[in-house]
Amino acid sequence: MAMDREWEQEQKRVDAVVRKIDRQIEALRRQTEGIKENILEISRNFWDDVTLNFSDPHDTLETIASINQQARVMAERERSFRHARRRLTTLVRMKDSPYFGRIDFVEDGESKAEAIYLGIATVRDEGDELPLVYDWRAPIASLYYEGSPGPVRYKTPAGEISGNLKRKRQFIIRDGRIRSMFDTSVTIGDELLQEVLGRHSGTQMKNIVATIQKEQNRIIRSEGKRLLVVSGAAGSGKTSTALQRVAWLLYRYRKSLTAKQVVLFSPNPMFNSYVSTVLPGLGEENMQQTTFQEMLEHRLGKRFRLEDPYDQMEYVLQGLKEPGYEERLQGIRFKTSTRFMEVIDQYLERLRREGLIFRNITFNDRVLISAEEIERLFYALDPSRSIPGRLERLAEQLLDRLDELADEEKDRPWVEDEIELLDAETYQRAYKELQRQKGSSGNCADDFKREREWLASFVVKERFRPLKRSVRRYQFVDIPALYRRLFSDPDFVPRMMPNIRLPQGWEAICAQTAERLDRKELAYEDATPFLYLTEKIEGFHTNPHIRHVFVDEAQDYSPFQFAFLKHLFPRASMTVLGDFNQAIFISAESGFDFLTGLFGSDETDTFILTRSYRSTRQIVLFTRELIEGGDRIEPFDRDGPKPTWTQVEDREKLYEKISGRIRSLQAAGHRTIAIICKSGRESREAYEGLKKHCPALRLMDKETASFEAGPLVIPSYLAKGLEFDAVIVFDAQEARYGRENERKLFYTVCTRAMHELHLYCAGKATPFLSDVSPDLYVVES
Ligand SMILES: Nc1ncnc2c1ncn2[C@@H]1O[C@H](COP(=O)(O)OP(=O)(O)OP(=O)(O)O)[C@@H](O)[C@H]1O
Repeated sequence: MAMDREWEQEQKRVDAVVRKIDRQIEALRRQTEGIKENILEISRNFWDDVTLNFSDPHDTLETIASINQQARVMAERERSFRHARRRLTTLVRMKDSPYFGRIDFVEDGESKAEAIYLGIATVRDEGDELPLVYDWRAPIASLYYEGSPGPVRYKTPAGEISGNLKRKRQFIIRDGRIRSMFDTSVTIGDELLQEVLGRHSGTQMKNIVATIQKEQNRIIRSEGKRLLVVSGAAGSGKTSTALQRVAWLLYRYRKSLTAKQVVLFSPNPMFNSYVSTVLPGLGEENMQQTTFQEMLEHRLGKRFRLEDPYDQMEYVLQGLKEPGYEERLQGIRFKTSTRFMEVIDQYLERLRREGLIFRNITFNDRVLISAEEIERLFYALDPSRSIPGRLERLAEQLLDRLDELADEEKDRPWVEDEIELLDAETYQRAYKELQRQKGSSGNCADDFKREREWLASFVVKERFRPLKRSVRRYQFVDIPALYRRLFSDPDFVPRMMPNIRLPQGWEAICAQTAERLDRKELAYEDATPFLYLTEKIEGFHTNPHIRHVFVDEAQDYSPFQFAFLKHLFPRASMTVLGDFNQAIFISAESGFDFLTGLFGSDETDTFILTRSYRSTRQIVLFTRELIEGGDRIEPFDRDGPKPTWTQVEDREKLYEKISGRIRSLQAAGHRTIAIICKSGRESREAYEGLKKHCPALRLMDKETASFEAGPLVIPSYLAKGLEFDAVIVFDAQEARYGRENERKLFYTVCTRAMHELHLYCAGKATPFLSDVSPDLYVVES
């Protein structure tokens, strides 16, 4: 009875808040309309409001200043428009569900408890001191996520506040009606989590603000250290936590941090699109999103055919029988380690004194400045200066030298030939220029000679332009040859570093690498070291603008890549999230310990998440037996059917069985159904075989930018970080998932399932299945 009355009162409050939100929406709509009109008006009258006057330098400067001023006004208006529109979207969302939690808190020294309601953003009523709804990121909201009724304290930027927590209440409000309401004591109620996790998955990730768990909250609000390392089980909410943390940082540092200063490195473009709606859904602008590969491509340009990580992965998965396979794997391990970074650093140290390789600067098949001459000039410069510093100076000298050479070039016969070929417009320009000079000097002697001179310098200047551009870009330094030298002679590295521990098969690794470089190909494992060498020689193109870097699926990054990211973003803090049980790329490391070396232990905080939220208890119990130490993973208590295992005799039967399963999964209401294959090649085969039974099927490959609901075939490495209502493992046979390094891949694949997991096999079963107790899955025929 008492609860009924409370429910009624709470509903009344919801109604009142919704009415106020409604009024604010109306006001904001009018305001955005006004701003929009204003922007249109400014753009219509843009050129009327500036006076264009370029008659003398002073007027030109004034004109530019006035254009800039107008552009600034416009940019400012557009900013407020975007801001108002974001707020409007948030309010519309809050009208439907204004808040999800309430805490009653008596601050020490006060006598009355304050009821604090929490939602995705703050809502204030004019004149009232306390907000009607507090933003979930406000310091006091920590009590909701972490506190238990009784004495509590929470941190604010101004210091700690203590008091007594009287109550913690959760709501599910939809369409402005309270659907459920319950008081919780310690954790954020399992009821709500059950409800949220039991839903069918979508094609976009959802925010978790209403149900953030205590251990996740600590990560989200962690402050003070340069590096935060989160290692967590599959489905423990690492990505979710990372995204809520971005939102929290943007709130906490709203005066100094913008979304453009935060970058998230994701495993692939599809994952980028999967997570891209979380922040806008919380009323924040999205952070920058990229992949490591995108960054490499941007920086390395078109110098090489760059292998991408998926092709490397395909090779690792499929190339077993190819000659040199083991050596390539050894090479990958070595080149991705910081040991190899030390080799390059040592090499750079040597290059400061000797050995930089230069290219001739040639013109019309003639050497204008020889590589030897350039080398002599370089090493004649002050040796205490850095390589990039000396190169900058050298480039200036070379440009001056080219100017001199251009002057000498004017009398060569080719210049005469090219003058003959010039178009009428150029002759006209030469004529005008001479007229102008005549006007100022009054001297008209020997017009013909002067015109010829003007045209000759014009021709030479034009032809020297690309040459000068290449000098400005330091193309006279032969970086590919410098990198190649590390592998040209297998004794080169050990001679330089006698104590170095080289991988087995070093000679073969050297031969493979040199050969590949000669084909103008850069293997994925060579790309970061090559870029590092380039940047160290040419000067590091750092990005000091970025203040926070997030790296998700961090187990797939090498120590070398992390060290590179640190160089690239010198002013950024980092949040790194990963799970070594899902490490699907070849790496020298088996844990995140090496990361401590990045900023030192004083600047590093480590968190571990062991509770898995994505999958049903039955799926977690099954998957955790596939890996060592899996018993530390705690399933969230949500029930579903046990995973199934179906053995079939051949491929045809496999297609038939799987398509039958797809149909029954669809009939059960599952929206996202993934048939996960090991490689891209296998995915294409599976797609071809299944398509005739299941026309709605879609094939995902590395070019696919996003996915839609429905059944889809996807290779294991693209399914990283994603989740599906149901997962069908295409062919779990020993030939695919048999070697130890395939165990983690198999685990990753199986842990993508939220509600149902079905494994099929058309051959000898994967040995990993024998690690799982038979009572944890059902064998079907
Ligand atoms: N506190 C929470 N409340 C509600 N849902 C949650 C919570 N934490 C995690 N989840 C859900 O669990 C699922 C897994 O989360 P997420 O993808 O962030 O995990 P992950 O650790 O990054 O997984 P993986 O490493 O396997 O890719 C998602 O559906 C997410 O919404």
